[in-house]
Amino acid sequence: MSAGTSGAGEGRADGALTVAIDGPSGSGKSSVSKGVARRLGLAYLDTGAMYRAATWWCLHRGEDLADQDAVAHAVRVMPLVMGLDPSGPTVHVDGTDVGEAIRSTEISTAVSAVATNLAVRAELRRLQRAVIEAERTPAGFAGGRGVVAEGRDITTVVAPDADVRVLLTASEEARLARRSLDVHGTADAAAVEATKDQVLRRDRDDATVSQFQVAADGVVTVDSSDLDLEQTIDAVLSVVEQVTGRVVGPRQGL
Ligand SMILES: Nc1ncnc2c1ncn2[C@@H]1O[C@H](COP(=O)(O)OP(=O)(O)OP(=O)(O)O)[C@@H](O)[C@H]1O
Ligand SMILES: Nc1ccn([C@H]2C[C@H](O)[C@@H](COP(=O)(O)O)O2)c(=O)n1
Repeated sequence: MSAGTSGAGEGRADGALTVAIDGPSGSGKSSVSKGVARRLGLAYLDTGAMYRAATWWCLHRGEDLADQDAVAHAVRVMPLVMGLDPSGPTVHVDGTDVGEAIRSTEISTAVSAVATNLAVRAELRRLQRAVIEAERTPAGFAGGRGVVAEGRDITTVVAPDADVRVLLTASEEARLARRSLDVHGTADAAAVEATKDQVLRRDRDDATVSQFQVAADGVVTVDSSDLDLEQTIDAVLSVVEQVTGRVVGPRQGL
């Protein structure tokens, strides 16, 4: 499998910092990670989007997702390019922009079947580590910016040596309401019920291969249940300040 990266963040961090953020579905990982990356001038890696892209690619090729070997082979030859700009992250597979397609209900429903394939996980982990390592190396060809990487196993398996490791949580009620608003435009009882498969069933399946519900040793938990998005970004930035001793500048019109 091959993978490239493209895109640039806004500015450069003072040194190449790696921030790892994990959490369950709807906890706000993507929104918070993009905000943190923008504030710190870091690249942004959405590892969930890589599993979604792999699912899109397998379905596009007509693979049976239950055929573990066929799926693993397809993922190894997937020409994936991840754009790392936190203000406009992109995902291309074989030249096709799949950024919107991978957010469809079809992909959200199917993705756990691919994400629980251990050979797929090994391949995507390899790619994720390569991106993180490239961004961590200031003298590298692209000039590493540092990176915020988010997913389910970044703090524990992909980058347990990250400078800052955060488990982002939120109550089940808050997560269902957020996802329901995203997908259905409302968080009324029927919409929340229709969202349960995408949030609760998916977390149950994903938790069979990753640990993202309890913080591992050295991982700081941020509970966003009673915070809005900006407050949650500020809470994670406070963790960055505490752990690294860096001073994060004030928000500028974000
Ligand atoms: N306090 C908060 N922190 C983060 N996101 C919030 C918060 N309050 C509301 N949201 C909203 O919740 C929604 C879900 O967030 P997001 O997609 O970032 O979650 P996620 O953890 O990446 O989910 P998934 O793993 O299912 O892709 C977004 O629309 C986001 O703006
Ligand atoms: N590091 C990761 C990232 C994601 N996954 C799985 C779990 C999800 O079902 C799927 C899509 O992620 P999302 O876009 O919802 O964050 O990918 C994983 O297993 N490990």
